[in-house]
Amino acid sequence: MMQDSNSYEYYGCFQMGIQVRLFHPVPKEYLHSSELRDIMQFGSSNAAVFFKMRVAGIGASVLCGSWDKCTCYFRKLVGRPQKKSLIELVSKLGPKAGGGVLPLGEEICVALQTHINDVMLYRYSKAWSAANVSVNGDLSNNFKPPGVEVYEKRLQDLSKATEELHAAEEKAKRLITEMLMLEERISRLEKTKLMRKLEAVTKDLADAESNLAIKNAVNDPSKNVSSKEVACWKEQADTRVMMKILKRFKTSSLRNTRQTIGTQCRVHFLKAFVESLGAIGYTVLKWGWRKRRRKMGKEKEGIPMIDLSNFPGEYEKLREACQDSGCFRVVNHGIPLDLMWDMKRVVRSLLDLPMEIKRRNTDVIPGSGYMAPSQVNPLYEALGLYDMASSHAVQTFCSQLDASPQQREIIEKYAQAISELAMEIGGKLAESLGLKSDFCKEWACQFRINKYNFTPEAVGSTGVQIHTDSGFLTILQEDENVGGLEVMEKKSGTFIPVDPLPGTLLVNLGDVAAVWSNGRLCNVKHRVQCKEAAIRVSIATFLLGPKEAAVEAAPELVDAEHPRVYAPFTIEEYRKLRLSTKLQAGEALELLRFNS
Ligand SMILES: O=C(O)CCC(=O)C(=O)O
Ligand SMILES: [Fe+2]
Repeated sequence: MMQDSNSYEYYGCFQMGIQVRLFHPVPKEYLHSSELRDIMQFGSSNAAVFFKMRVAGIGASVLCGSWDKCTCYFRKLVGRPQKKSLIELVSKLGPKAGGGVLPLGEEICVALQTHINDVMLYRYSKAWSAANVSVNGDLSNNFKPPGVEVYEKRLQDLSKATEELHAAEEKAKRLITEMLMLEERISRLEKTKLMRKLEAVTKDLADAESNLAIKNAVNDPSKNVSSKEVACWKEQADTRVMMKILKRFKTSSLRNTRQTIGTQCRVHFLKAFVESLGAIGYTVLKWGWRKRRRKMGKEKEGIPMIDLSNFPGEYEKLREACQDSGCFRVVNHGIPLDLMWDMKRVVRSLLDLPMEIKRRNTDVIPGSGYMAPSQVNPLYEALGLYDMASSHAVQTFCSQLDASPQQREIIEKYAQAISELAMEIGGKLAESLGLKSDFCKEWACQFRINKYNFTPEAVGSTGVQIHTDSGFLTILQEDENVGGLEVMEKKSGTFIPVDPLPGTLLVNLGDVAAVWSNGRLCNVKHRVQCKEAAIRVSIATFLLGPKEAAVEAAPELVDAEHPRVYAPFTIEEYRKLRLSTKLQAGEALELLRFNS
C-alpha cells in the first residue's frame, strides 16, 4: 500500500499481487460517461489506463461501501459488461473506512487496470481542488493544476513498477509451481521405487522366516506338530514353489518353462496362479505347450524334460536325452507331491539324529550305509538303504534309526513308489531303444539321503566331488530351495548348473547304463557345489543293476557292428573296484573296457 498524504488523499489501494484475478478489458463505455467531465487519458500501460476527470452531472456522489465490495462490483461489471456509468462505479469505490462525499467539480484521477481487475481511485487534495473548481464545474482540457505533472509522472512510474513487479511475480509463481510439481514427481517416483524395494525385501524376509520356522518345527521331534499344521505349511510351501516357477516363467524363459508350467497346471493350486496371469492365461499356456510339445527338448538349464504321461510321444526325446546328456527331468511321474514332501520331512529328521544312531545304518553292499563327513567331502553325509523294494530291508533301515511308526509308513510308501518309478523309467528307456521294458524288474534299488552342511566359508567350494553314479539310473528329489548340482555337458565338458524345480524329479544315468547299452547311453558326470550357506537335503534313488547276476550289454545291442564294449561284472565287484581305485568319475569303467 502506498500513500502520500501531503499531496492527495488516498481512497483506493494498490493490491498488487492480490488482485490478479480476471483479465478482461475495461468496457469502453465507462470512458465516456456523461457524468464525468474532462476525461483525459494521461497514460497507459499494459496493465492500466490512467484518467483524470472531474465529477459532473449528478453533483455529489456518496462514497460508501468497502473496497472489497466495489472490487467485486467492478469485477462484475467488467466480467459482464453492463451499461453503467463510471461515476456510479467511482461512487462505489469508497475508502475502507466508510463513505464520503465526492463534490461536484472535484478532480479525480482514475486508473482502470485492465489486467488486474482493480480500480485505483485517487482524489487530489481538497484544498487544491476547491481552488480550481470553475463555476459551471467545467475544467478546461488544458487546465493543469500546479504540480500535477509530478503526480502524473509518479503514477506512471508506479504503474510501470507495478507492472514489472507483477510480471516478475508471475514468473516466480510459475517457476515455483513448476519446481513444486517436479519435486512432487521426484518424491513420488522415489517413494514408489523404495516401496517396491521394501515390498520385495519384506517378502523375501517373510519367506525365509517362514521357511526356517517350517523346517525347524517339522524337523524337531520334540514339537508335536499336528497333521493339520503340516498340511497348512505344505500349502504355503507349495505356493512358494509355484511362485518360484511362475517368476521364472514370467521373466525370461517363457518358452523354455512352458512345458513345465503346462504340466504343473494339473496341480490345482497352480491353475489359480496361471489364471491370475491374465493375458498369458491358462488356455494360452496350454495351447502353447501342446503346440510346442514335439519341439520342446530342453529346459532352461539345458536339461531335457520328459512327460511320463505322454508315451509313446516321448520315446524319441527320451532316447536323445539318454544318449546326448544322460540327464533329464521327469514330470507327471505319479509320485504324489504330498508323499515327496512327507519323505523330505522324515529324511531331514533322520539326518539330524545323533551320530551314534546314524552309524547304526551299516553297509549291506559297499557304500550302501551311512557315510560320515570325510576328508574328501567334509560337508557331506548320507544315510542309505539297499534294496528298497524289499520290505524287510526297509524295516531294518527304520529300526536302525529308531523311526517312529509314522515315519516308517512314509518311508515304506516312498520306497515302494519311487522304486517302481525307477523301474518304469528304466522300462521306458529300454523301449526307446527298441527293447523290452521288463529287463530291470528284479534289479536292486538303493536310496541315499544326502545332507550338505554348507557353511558361509564353504560357499564356492565343492560339496560332493565330480563323480558318475555307479548304477543304471538315479532319480533325484532335489532340495527345493538350495541348488548346487551341476552336470557336465558331454560335448563341451563344461558344467551346467541344475536349478531345483520342485515337483519334478531329476534322472541321471550311471555307469551300468553305459555298460548295459553297450556304450550308447551317457553316464553323466556331476558334482554338487556349495552356492549358499544352508543345509541342503536331497534324496537319491539308485536303480543299480542285477542283484547277483553280472551287468552286461543287452544282447540286442551287441552285433558285429557293435561288439561288446565292457567286460561283465557284478554290482558288488564294481563298487569295490571304484572304492579301491578311488576312481569315481567313470574312469573305473574304462578299466573294464575290452579294447583298453
Ligand atoms: O545331492 C545331489 O544333488 C546329488 C547327489 C548325488 O549326486 C548322489 O547322491 O550321487
Ligand atoms: Fe550322483
